[in-house]
Amino acid sequence: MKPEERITRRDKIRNFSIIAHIDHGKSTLADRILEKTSALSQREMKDQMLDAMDLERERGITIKLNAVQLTYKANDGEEYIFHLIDTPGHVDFAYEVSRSLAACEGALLIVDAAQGIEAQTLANVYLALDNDLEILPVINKIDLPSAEPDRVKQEVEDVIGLPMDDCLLASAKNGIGIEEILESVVKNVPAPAGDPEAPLKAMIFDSLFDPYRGVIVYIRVMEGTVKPGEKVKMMATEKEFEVQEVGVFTPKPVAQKELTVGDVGFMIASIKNVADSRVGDTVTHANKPTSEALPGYRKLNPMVFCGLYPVDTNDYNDLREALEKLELNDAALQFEAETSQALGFGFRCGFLGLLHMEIIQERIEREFNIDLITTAPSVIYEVKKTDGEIVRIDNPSDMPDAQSIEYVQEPYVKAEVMVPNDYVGPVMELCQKKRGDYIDMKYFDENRVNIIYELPLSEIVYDFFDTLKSTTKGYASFDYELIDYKESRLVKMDILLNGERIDALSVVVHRDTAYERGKVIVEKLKKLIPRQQFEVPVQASIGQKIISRSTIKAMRKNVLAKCYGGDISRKRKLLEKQKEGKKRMKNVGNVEVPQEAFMSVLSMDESK
Ligand SMILES: Nc1nc2c(ncn2[C@@H]2O[C@H](COP(=O)(O)OP(=O)(O)OP(=O)(O)O)[C@@H](O)[C@H]2O)c(=O)[nH]1
Repeated sequence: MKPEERITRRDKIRNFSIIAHIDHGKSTLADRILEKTSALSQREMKDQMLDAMDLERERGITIKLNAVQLTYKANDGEEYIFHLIDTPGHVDFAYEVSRSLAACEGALLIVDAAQGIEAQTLANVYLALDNDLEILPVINKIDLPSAEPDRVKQEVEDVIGLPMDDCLLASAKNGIGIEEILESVVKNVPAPAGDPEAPLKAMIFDSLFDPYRGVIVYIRVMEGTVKPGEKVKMMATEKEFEVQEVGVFTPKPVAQKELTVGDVGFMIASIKNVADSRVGDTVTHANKPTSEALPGYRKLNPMVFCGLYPVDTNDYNDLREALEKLELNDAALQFEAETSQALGFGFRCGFLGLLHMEIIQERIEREFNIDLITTAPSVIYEVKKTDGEIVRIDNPSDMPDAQSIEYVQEPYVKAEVMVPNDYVGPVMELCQKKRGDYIDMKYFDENRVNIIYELPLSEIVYDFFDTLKSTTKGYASFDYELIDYKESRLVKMDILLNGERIDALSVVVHRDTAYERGKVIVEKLKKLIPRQQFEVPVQASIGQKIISRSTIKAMRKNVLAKCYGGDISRKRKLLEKQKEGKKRMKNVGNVEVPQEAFMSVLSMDESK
């Protein structure tokens, strides 16, 4: 392309995302936009929906980002190039969301006409504002009988401060207001700036490993132009690669001669590992590099750790292979071999958050067919020892003895909970119970409140959101961001079965609640661990001191005794049933411990 052509093209580009609270209609609107702008039939579209992975569709959330190029003939008679960039809708992936927003000039902010602003609406607005995006508010679901567009309009104006005079009203489901949205994108989202002849600056906002082509890097070109055959350099990792192909998704991948300023598309360059194409990094030319990388790059650090062990020890190598395969596609996943006295050989794995952890576990079990025992998730603790050494601990059983600790610090988050007024009491009680520090409370209108707390991450990684949902009958929405490390009076609590310390059951607890926690955990384990042939004492200890104990009584009868020795098929059935029940059991010392026991140490809810 000639330089002038690149500029003409640039001025016709509109790059935007759709941001919304979960279930406010993001995917439905994206589908409607695809219908109005692409040549794809609905059927083709179903096959190539923005959310590609099965798991993603099942869980109804977007995990991998994607970008599609669409052409739209506007009412002014001109043809525009749209790049619609999809963002993952979960707090675990907030950094990826922020980088995909950085690839845009504008965002459609979808707000449900019946529900109004929710926690993720606000979180997403902050991310969009951080990236200086033009925000176009859209009130969706106006077809609902319970829709209150005027009230929601007022709310958006009051709470977010966006002028709502030209606010768009839509029903993504019924296809109402879609053209108005597209016209507004043309009119209000600025065309990209930047010089197509300047040294190359392209931002990586996602990447995907393809077994045939290597890593497919999703980029947004901010300055300059990139073509196949050129040598490029990743500025953070300083790795160099030769570009083999560039192209756009329509959503099918279509090769192009070049990607130039304002373009959003893919680059293939014989990259073997997604870790070499980090989200947020800048791609430049190796021989004519830009002097300054794009702002905002961060190396992703896992926040939550747990041990993954194969139920069947013979699966250890398969588990390693599964993790290696998943790592190819997931720069945020970390793992290293770990040995537990109780569970044998396994891996300590690091994740961005609990959802990320659950997704990986589920994929290992489903796609690789390996039954796992998972230990309770833990955060990273920073421990200053009395000898001056500072250690970072991601496995509670590695926590040094209380005498050798000067202080322990743990990660804290700022959490925002949005609820109807009636639930303020229960929510504050819950936050208090989770060692939260009250920060602020803001009333949106006479019926909705935003409650802000600082909470230890360790208290919310496990069942906080579930408990919040059940205490508020599903009315609460919740979002959080990591703020800092703070000192806490934490100690390690060990669990002993049959007098033997079980390293995989150790937990870090607050000193003030240690006794209470010990009691709950011991009682829960007593319920969860099936009776054995012999009596099993269950104890909780801090250091050498036993703080709680209970006993699992010995089994009275053999299961088969019930069968009166007669019916052999019944006997077999019973044995098989027993075998199935055993699948998630692990022999720890000589006690059989079920999977639930390993997770139970985190919850304070006695019924779980
Ligand atoms: N009545 C009505 N329902 C809608 C409308 N738009 C979306 N929905 C429904 O709302 C639900 C959630 O819509 P999605 O498009 O999946 O929402 P989302 O924001 O993409 O949700 P996540 O992908 O889970 O973040 C679905 O059952 C849709 O059919 C609308 O305009 N009117």
